[in-house]
Amino acid sequence: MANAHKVRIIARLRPRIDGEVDDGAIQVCHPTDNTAASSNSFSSTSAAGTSYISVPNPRDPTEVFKYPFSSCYDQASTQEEVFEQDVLPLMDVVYTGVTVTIFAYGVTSSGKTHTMQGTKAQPGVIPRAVETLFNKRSEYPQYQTSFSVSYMEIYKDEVYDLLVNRENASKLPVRECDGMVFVANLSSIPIANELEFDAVYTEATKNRSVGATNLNRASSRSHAVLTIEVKMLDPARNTRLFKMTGNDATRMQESSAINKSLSVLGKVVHALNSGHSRIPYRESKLTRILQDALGGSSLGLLICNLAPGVKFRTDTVNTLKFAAQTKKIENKPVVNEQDNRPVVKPHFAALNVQRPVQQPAKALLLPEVQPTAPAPVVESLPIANTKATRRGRPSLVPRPRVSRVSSAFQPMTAPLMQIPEGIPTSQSAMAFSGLGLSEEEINDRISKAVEAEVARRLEERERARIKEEEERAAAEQAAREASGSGSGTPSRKRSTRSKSRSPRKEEAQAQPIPPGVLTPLLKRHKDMDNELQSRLQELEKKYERGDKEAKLVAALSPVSRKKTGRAYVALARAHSEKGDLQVALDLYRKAESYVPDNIKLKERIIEIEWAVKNERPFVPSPKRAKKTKAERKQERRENQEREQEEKENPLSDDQMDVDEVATSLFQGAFGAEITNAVDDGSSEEIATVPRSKSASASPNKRRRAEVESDGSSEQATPAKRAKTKVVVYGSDDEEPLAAPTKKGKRKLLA
Ligand SMILES: Nc1ncnc2c1ncn2[C@@H]1O[C@H](COP(=O)(O)OP(=O)(O)OP(=O)(O)O)[C@@H](O)[C@H]1O
Repeated sequence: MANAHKVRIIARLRPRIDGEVDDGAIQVCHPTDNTAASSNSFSSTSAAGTSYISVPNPRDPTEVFKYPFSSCYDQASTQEEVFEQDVLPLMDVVYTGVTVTIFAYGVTSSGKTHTMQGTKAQPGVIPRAVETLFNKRSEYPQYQTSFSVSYMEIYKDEVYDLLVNRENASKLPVRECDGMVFVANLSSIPIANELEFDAVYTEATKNRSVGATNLNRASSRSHAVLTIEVKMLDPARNTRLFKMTGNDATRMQESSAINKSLSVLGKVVHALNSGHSRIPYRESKLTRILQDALGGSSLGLLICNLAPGVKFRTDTVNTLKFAAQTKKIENKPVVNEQDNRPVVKPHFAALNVQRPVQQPAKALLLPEVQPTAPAPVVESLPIANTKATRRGRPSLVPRPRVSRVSSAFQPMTAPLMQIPEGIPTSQSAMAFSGLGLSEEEINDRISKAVEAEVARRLEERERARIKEEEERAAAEQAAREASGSGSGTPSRKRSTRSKSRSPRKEEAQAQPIPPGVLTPLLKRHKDMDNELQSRLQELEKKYERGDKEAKLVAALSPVSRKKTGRAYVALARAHSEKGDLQVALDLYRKAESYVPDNIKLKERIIEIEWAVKNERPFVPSPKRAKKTKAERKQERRENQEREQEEKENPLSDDQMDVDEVATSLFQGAFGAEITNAVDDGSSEEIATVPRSKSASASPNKRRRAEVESDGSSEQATPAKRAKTKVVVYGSDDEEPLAAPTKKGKRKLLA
């Protein structure tokens, strides 16, 4: 197969069809006849000489052109003769792994379809070739042979897949990889026998004709390329042969000039024959696709179909000229063998090369059969399902035998990681090469990080637990202390008893205890236990409430906390004034959770706690006398100034005094002003008394302002007034205000 082969050119003259005048202008001549022409003789190259086609010169009828060919088939030739004589030998070539390309070339209605496809009664080259290929399979039992088919149409220099519905067919790109040309995304359907092929081919042919009608195409201006791929896997040698046989049913309408593809085909042939360095394959899709068949590594057979009659004389001469040129093309066929033996394939990342941005066409990414894997099995699929099995594949040109992309190179989504030097090149390590670490190092780091995080969380949890325990212990201690010696004593007593039990124990063991002696002790012990139990439960509830409260507090903004605290203070004061000290105490405590930094509030709580504990009445802060109209006016003015100052110098929580609490009490937190919340019949009112200027001003300024504002007041000295601003929680140094005037509003003093 290493020998150079020329494209074998044969010619076939079709018989006259109905309506045609057979004037004998074009004749097939065999030298053995010693006649100029014989329209009824069989074709062939005789021993006496080469058969030729005789065509009278259109310009000079007296002159005759003779075109010799390897085989000349006259009008009486049969399909079988053509196949047996010129196609069948190529089938054996296919089984040696060489690509074979068979062209049919000619003007419209010259008999290309008849020769290649034929009819049911007279099957042409294609069905006969397929049948032969399937039959020959048994002659090569050492191979596991599979077949697949693809079919494309080139129309107006665009490629369409004939194996997909014409409606969905899109233009297919022609691509090149390592010098090999292929049609990307072209479907390929596996076929198991001739019947399956017939079904696929018939359907595809319909597609073509239907498509041509729908798209208003002229079938004579299109080219059809059918490819039958034969894969032969040699399990023993683990090699695979790629063999293809193709049919290029080119159609020429009136002249090659009309059809760009054929025109370029002629140029390609001319360039090849002239030995030009540049062959214009790329000027048309047809020549690109057939690049390998034209001067490539395949074997070629060109069938020139000729129509009889003087009417076709010019076209026939053009066809024959083209054929005569093509004859000179030399192909160097090669066996498309692929070595499937195991190859140590490094991981892609280990190659340390940049992955190409554009992936090779799908067809070139067919995974190779691995040595351990079973050979590919071509299943016999019903035609109805064939569309599901379609996949992209190269065109009839052989697939490249070099630089094949293995399955390891199948599309990857992750970008290539460059491998730093010095890093182990194991496959697993390479996956982490982007970090510059080996897999073990990465795993180690991850483990350490996880461990550290777990340890951190455990530690955090333990701290929280200890804190909780401490708080609980402190609370219990506080509860014991709050409940007086009664509660604290038992444990101490118990402890004492426990300590002093040992000597007694010995005594008890020595002397039996008289009956009834322990009864009161046990009863007392039980009472104490019950009391302790109930207190503990109470404490738990309290802390549960406290916990909820704490969560609520945490959820509020500082402003909201302050407002809520003020609201609780106001309510607490109301209850305090009613004498409901326990409720007031609870409310003050609630207020404290919202404004924990307010010292005055803490003092107030302690005072009330003491009062409750000692069942003593709680004396609320003295009430301020109501102000006169002028005083109120003055106060309003001061209030405005204060607000202005407050805006400029906002108070901290520590600065909040009772006035603030009272002011925000109902307006801020509850959105309403509560008046006479505790209407005890006195002239006092719970009202939104504006905070005095002193409340927000700096100490000196505050005092000065109070002196000024209260200077006319008959109720208190400036100093006293100042104190009233800050002693609202009943601090010990508070001095009572003078009796309220009739319409005076009272400040919210607890
Ligand atoms: N060798 C032959 N024997 C008998 N009839 C033939 C032969 N060759 C062609 N014909 C008939 O001639 C007619 C035209 O042939 P065919 O359709 O194959 O031409 P074609 O080159 O494929 O035309 P087109 O390019 O327009 O598709 C058909 O009716 C076909 O049956």
